[in-house]
Amino acid sequence: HLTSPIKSIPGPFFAKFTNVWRLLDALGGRAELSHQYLHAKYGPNVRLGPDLVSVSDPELLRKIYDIRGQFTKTNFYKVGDAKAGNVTIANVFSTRNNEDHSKRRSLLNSLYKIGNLVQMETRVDETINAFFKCIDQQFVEGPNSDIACPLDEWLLYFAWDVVGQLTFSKSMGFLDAGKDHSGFMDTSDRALDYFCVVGQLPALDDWLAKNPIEGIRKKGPPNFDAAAGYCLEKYMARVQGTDGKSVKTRDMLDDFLEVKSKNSDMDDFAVVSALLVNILAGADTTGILLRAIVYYTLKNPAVLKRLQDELDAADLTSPVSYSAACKLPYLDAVIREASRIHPGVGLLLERVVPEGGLQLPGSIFLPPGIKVGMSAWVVHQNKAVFGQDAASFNPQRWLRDTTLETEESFAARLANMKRSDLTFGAGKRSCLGKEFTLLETYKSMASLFLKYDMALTDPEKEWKIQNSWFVRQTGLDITFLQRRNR
Ligand code: HEM
Repeated sequence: HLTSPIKSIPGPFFAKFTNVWRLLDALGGRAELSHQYLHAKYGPNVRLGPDLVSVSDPELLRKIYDIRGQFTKTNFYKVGDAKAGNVTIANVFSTRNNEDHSKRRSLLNSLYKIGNLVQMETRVDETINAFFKCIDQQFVEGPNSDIACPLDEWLLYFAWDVVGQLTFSKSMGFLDAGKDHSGFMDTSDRALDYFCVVGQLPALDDWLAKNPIEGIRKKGPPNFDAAAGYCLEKYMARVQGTDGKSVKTRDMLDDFLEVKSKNSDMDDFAVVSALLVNILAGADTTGILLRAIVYYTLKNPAVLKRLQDELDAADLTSPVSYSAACKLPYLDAVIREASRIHPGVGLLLERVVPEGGLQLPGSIFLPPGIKVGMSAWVVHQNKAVFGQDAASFNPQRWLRDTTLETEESFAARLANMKRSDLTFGAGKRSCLGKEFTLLETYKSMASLFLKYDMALTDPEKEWKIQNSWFVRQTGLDITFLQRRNR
């Protein structure tokens, strides 16, 4: 510590000497709160490990997460690699190599653009209808209609089923079953618990998940073998024509196969890996955003009223189309605000400082090789950017205050907030699936609030949060009522 080039940066005492401090912090399950607390105490630069600095100045965001990817991902991400036999296999999310990343991402990029995804919109409609049917039968009309709906679970079933529909033209069957029928959700949670904690000391992963001795590996941490097997099965069935899908409708597996037919870099393995990324990165994250929207809206009756007034005035039918939903300014503000106050990813997005180093405010210099990162949970609390009430849920901040703001001053304030939004990461490694999530979020939330009156069963009760990289919530108990005339 005494000779470290970052010894002047403040932080918890033990963090200066060992990464065990942050491993224990992650293990506690609320690291996002520790990060907020430490930045409030020490200022914009906090040392979280012998060679790791957390920074919070939004001005640094475009520099660290630039479009060329000069700050490469740290070894934290190698825990996200898979191991098959003795080979370690990276994916588009976990790869640390800039060229390898460009190659992988360029094969996939255009498939995740909204223009491609809206062509599959009817699949999302089908899933919304299936979701509402379950809600109606179990929580609105049936003999159990007076029991509370654990909506945290149902929103997750919905999000997983949408991923199945868009990826394979087939729901994953969670809504039908009304439970985690395959254990996928539980495995995904356990694997993320592991990723989040062991990622703080990635060398541990070499002894656990990546141990050369297969016996140890097998007994080791939860892995995605079952989900990978599922994707492989779907892939084989499609290629062999036994999955019963009509050729007329298109899905992302068709897209991946088309890329494969034109590009030798997209081999069988890359197709299965792309399918797996959809399942693992696309369902939990969206479920978390949907929960945050419902929870914060119901906690704030004035927001709920204004949202439903907007929906009622818009002459919509359920399921609401994407093109209609994304034209609703208040819905847009609610979605942005929910993702600002509860970002789905709750740790630093760690990067390695490249050659040339990084100059921080306060004449601090980070030399090449030091790890640096920002957390959305910290950046989104910046009062200079988001306002003095940054700690509260207030969708209005995303709209113009016509009594106080000119068009120009609002445009500047809005652009500044958007520039400082780290919900989906930023730059070259920003989220591949952002538009995938937005398609399903705008549609489902517009449809849900249009169709139902909902209330938190116990309005005083807080939900429970577990930060395992994804910041998942439980305890969203809802009482449902059908809205009149809907
Ligand atoms: C609310 C929903 C979502 C949130 C909040 C979210 C958040 C993020 C964030 C913060 C990153 C950057 C991670 C980093 O820099 O370490 C990221 C990357 C990524 N996300 Fe998402 N994500 C969401 C939905 C999705 C969906 C639906 C998919 C796919 C179907 C997806 C696939 C990916 C992939 C592949 C990457 C890695 C991109 C790269 O390194 O080039 N995400 N996401």
